[in-house]
Amino acid sequence: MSTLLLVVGVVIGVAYIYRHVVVKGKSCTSTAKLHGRTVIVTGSNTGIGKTTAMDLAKRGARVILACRSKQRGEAALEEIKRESGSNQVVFMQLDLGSLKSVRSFAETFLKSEPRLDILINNAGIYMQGRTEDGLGMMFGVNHIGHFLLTNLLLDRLKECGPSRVVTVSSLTHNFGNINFDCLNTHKALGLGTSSMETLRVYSDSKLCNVLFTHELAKKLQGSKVTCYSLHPGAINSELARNTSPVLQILLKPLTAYFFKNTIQGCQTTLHCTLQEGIEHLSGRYFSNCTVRKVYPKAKDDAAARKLWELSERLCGLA
Ligand SMILES: NC(=O)c1ccc[n+]([C@@H]2O[C@H](COP(=O)([O-])OP(=O)(O)OC[C@H]3O[C@@H](n4cnc5c(N)ncnc54)[C@H](O)[C@@H]3O)[C@@H](O)[C@H]2O)c1
Repeated sequence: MSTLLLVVGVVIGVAYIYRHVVVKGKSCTSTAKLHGRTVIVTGSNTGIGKTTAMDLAKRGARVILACRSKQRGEAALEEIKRESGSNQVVFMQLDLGSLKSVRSFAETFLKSEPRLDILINNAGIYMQGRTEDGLGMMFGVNHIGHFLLTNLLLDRLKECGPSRVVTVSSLTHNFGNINFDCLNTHKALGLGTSSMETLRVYSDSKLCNVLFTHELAKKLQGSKVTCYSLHPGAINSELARNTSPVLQILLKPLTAYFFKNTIQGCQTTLHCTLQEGIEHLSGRYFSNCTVRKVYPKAKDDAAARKLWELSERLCGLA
């Protein structure tokens, strides 16, 4: 009995320390104010995108909420305006799964907003299916949509430098691979695809985020624009909303206790967005507000260049 109590005590102690030390992680320490600066945050109606937008609005930035759903985007707009006390928050519709929508968003933005200081490519999806352009959903939304968006806005970012592009990737990029032979079709997963295959394709798309940032940094050399990719941590968000409902119910108590909340989860994004003195780290990958080493496949120059060229062709930019 006493051994059992000891084991239970140790387990509770370890869980407590894990939650309050490891899960909490580091916080962004920048006190930067952003009055007169304009920021776009994609996917900012929920999750860490919304808390990122909230933080930046409180710092005085003009924040563009680039969201797919008008209804949810406008609800987030009202909440952020109310809580931040800022009237410099704007909703603009953007569906990253549609190249037409990305072009239309960029056109509206460039016509109506004179500045762009920070672009945060935050939106992400963990779901099977195809985009309206016939690409695999995760590849299309997580990588291609952001690739086109960034390229369409790059001149404005350059005009407003020093400016930044921050792309939210994931630790899972370590499990990813880029298969150039069937990037286009193979990644469009249908119903009934195994959980492992879905995770693998999500990881591929997150490796694309890291390689995109690697190549972008090279293209931006000599400009005043820098770029960073990052892992935000494991977050108790809505990302897994399209996975099995049973699994979601079973995992809910664990994710609620052991995963970061969205305020903790947006700290590395804020660090990459705001921290002064990291400009020399352009193109690098961050986690827990710290620059990290990546495996060779995530900084492979040839693969990054090839992915860039393929992405240009898929977006009609080439
Ligand atoms: N949740 C985690 O544990 C975790 C871990 C590592 C990385 N990430 C990454 O963090 C980012 C934010 O995810 P989150 O955890 O806040 O999840 P979330 O699902 O709460 O937020 C994702 C946002 O992306 C938006 N989005 C999805 N498809 C879109 C589309 N086609 N067009 C425009 N917006 C679209 C959603 O509407 C939502 O606002 C994602 O890139 C995700 O891959 C999350």
